[in-house]
Amino acid sequence: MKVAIGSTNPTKIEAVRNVLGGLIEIIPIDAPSYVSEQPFGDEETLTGALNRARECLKKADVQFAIGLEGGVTKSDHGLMVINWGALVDFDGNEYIASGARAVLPIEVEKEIQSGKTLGEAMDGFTKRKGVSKKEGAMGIITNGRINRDEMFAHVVKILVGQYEFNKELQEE
Ligand SMILES: O=P(O)(O)OP(=O)(O)OP(=O)(O)OC[C@H]1O[C@@H](n2cnc3c(O)ncnc32)[C@H](O)[C@@H]1O
Ligand SMILES: [Mg+2]
Repeated sequence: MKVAIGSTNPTKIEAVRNVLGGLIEIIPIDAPSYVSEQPFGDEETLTGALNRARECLKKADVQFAIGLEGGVTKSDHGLMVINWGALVDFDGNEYIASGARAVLPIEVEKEIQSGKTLGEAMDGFTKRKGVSKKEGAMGIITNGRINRDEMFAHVVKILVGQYEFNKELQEE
């Protein structure tokens, strides 16, 4: 069985690999999200995830494709990091799931308000490079208890679980 993941970000590939295991061929595709580089709000972030998954199915002969997208959203408690995922299968069924969310530090919020992406703001905040490809914002603000790949693995489990559940219903 072959599946595609619509990104080459190691945290997203790792999440799919961890959930699906070694027997399945996982094809990373640098799929466009057709949303802003920094998605704002649930709708735009979810749309990015869906677009990535749909694009993968056009490019690769796979059983299903997964799109994962990170974003930020306003809340009464401050700007939050949010995450969405989508799974689109060969038959055209689409499943969606959101991931964990948490309030970002005020310094990071200010940088994003001045036009930076969350990735850039996290690098500035930590004085490091490539946080978005490593533990991610979630890893930094949870003291490493939930890193970005683990957070995405949870989203992938919700997606693949729904796909399996629906397949079983159809086979009954
Ligand atoms: O190669 P892709 O798949 O695009 O990986 P990405 O890290 O850019 O991830 P997204 O496009 O899904 O995220 C949109 C923007 O938000 C940033 N971002 C999202 N979640 C993040 C996180 O947990 N830590 C750091 N940056 C994050 C990211 O760097 C982008 O600028
Ligand atoms: Mg990106």
